[in-house]
Amino acid sequence: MSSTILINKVSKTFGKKLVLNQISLTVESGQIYGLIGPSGSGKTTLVKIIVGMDSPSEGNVHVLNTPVPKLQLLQSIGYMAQADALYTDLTGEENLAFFASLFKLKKNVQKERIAYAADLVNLTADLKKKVQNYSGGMKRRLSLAVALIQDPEVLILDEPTVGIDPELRQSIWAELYRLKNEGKTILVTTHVMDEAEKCDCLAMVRDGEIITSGSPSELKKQYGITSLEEVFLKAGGKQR
Ligand SMILES: Nc1ncnc2c1ncn2[C@@H]1O[C@H](COP(=O)(O)OP(=O)(O)OP(=O)(O)O)[C@@H](O)[C@H]1O
Repeated sequence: MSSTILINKVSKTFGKKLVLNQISLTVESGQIYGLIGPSGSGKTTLVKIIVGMDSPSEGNVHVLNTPVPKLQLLQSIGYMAQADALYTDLTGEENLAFFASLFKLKKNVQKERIAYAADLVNLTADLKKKVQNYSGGMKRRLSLAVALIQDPEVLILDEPTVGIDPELRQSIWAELYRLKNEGKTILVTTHVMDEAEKCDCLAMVRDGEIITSGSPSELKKQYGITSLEEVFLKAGGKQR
């Protein structure tokens, strides 16, 4: 198996509700893979299963050839959840130091990583402030910095740029490309079509099913249209 993320016939039910229905997809090493779909389509549920925070009702997931969940994978996966998981009584720097301390990093490497991650999300000047005084966008940025802190091979980002202004959004995407070129694998969820355009490969999700997948240009070619939004509507059978 050479794929970084392998999802094999994953289904998930909550009570009687089928939230994911037989999802299979493969993310190759070095890809930026986008999961795009409307609110409630099941993206977050799938992401939580990939990182091992939730278990599938059926099917299985492998990350880096290792069946999920596995403790040793934590070092290799950087996860940015949709809800910020931060210590609001601590400063931004203390949060980063705390998460860095969970990983096997030497003290000097920890310091370098904290400086790098804070700079990437443009929070260097705010590191000494308590997180409770951060804006929503600043908390998102800090969450992204936390996901990057241990220099993971795989990044799983659940709507990473929500609430982030366009300029910083661009610089974050530039950094995602740089990380990809270093060989990292990135899975990102979004419901913003212009972000979907930036992915190497996309899976369009609706009602817990992948309605179509491929590169943005393949999808547009396949459906004979020029916008991904139209592809999504056409593939989902909801043309306007
Ligand atoms: N723990 C849970 N218990 C019951 N239902 C849940 C649970 N978690 C998610 N769901 C339901 O599963 C469905 C998919 O939710 P999910 O959060 O995966 O969607 P999403 O595509 O990530 O949406 P969004 O873009 O708004 O985050 C929704 O109908 C949601 O209400």
